[in-house]
Amino acid sequence: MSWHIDSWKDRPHAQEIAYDDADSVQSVVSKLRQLPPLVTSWEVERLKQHIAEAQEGKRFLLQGGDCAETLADCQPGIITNKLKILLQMSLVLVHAAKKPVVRVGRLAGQYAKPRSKATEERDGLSLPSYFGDLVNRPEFTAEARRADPRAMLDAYGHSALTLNFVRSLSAGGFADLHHPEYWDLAFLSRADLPLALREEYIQTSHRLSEALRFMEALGETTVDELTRVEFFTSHEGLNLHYESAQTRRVPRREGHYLLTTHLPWIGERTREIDGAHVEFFRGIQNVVGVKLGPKVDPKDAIRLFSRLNPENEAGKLVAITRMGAAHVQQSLAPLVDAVRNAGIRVLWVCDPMHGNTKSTNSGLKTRSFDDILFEIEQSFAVHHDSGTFLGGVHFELTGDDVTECIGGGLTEEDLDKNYASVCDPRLNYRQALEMAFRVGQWMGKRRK
Ligand SMILES: O=C[C@H](O)[C@H](O)COP(=O)(O)O
Ligand SMILES: C=C(OP(=O)(O)O)C(=O)O
Ligand SMILES: [Mn+2]
Repeated sequence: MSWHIDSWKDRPHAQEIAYDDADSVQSVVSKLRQLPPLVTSWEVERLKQHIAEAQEGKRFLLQGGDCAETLADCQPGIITNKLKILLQMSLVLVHAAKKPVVRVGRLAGQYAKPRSKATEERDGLSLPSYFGDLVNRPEFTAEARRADPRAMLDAYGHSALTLNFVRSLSAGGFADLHHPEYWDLAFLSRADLPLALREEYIQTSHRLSEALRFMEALGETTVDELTRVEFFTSHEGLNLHYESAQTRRVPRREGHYLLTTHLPWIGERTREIDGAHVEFFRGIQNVVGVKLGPKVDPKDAIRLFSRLNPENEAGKLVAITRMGAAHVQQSLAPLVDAVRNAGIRVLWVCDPMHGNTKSTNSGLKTRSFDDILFEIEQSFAVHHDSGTFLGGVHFELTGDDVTECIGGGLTEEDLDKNYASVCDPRLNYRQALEMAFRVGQWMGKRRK
């Protein structure tokens, strides 16, 4: 069946947004079609090339950022901190993996959220759930929860502002972040860290410092290279009105490019083979991510990958598994085996967050640092046993000092101190940096 920019509209649409004003949606979409793209096709192709190399084991992917970005958090300090933690984690992973790391933020557009329930009840009142700032607002009022088409323009604008700042920082303003002596390594003084582990971290950060200083000492051109950092963006392509409005042909290239982001992904809740999202994403040239949870039938995954990438093009697909610490062994192995046997090219990435969400007695969503780490370690092991390899990790994190996940220095009692997420719990700066060190340590051990 032939694909066109609106062919998704004829398909069953999971998580469909209940807009009550079709004319207003149409006028926003028309406006978005005229506005400049947020990213370019050559950046999209460059990322595809990087992902193709990652599929050959030559690069490792680090993807991370908020569960739900908000317009209110479009602030220089918050954005810088997010970039800083991603960059620092990537350096730890470069050191551990001994290969370049592709850095992809969940940012500059991660504004749409699928939800478990379409409505939320409070004190007998039922309102639509909050679906992210691209759709409605988190306050619990009928007005705030109405799906507002104009939110797409606000989100587009804030994505552009974020991206503009990210591009400037990446182009040179980040030089001193390369120096681990400026990192906040306060987690190293935690009493519950075994001494040997602490020493290993300190040594790693010294080695990193030395390596970076050595590269700088090599001369001006390398300094220049070193201060320029390559970042790509990603978000869940949930709102197809928005995504299709920024999808277009570009001169001298084949096909359509989605230009709101470099790497859109299809969520666990919207990956029905005959559904609207798969229909839309099969028609674009970008690298596409697909989330896969513990209930996935390997045969369905193969059908899905073939639909999205019928030519088995290199660099096209990123399979982001999010099984949960309790299920990873049993659910990941058959999936990986089936995809490998079918000869399908994907980059395997572990999202150790979404299968590990729990609620506290007081109703806060949280995740345990140990579960997150365990799922990554198990994923490395499953891939190793299957003769494939884990090519990346995907985190919900922030560069700020929030208290949303337990472990890595925080207990359940700490969660109230600064629980700031509007959706899922994120690793904070220290937890994220420690996670990178732990993952790096695991990589080092496996290599030996
Ligand atoms: O980020 C993922 C989903 O949007 C999120 O986990 C859904 O959360 P909910 O179960 O509170 O709706
Ligand atoms: C919605 C998300 O994940 P999943 O689709 O895996 O549940 C997410 O990444 O925030
Ligand atoms: Mn999430």
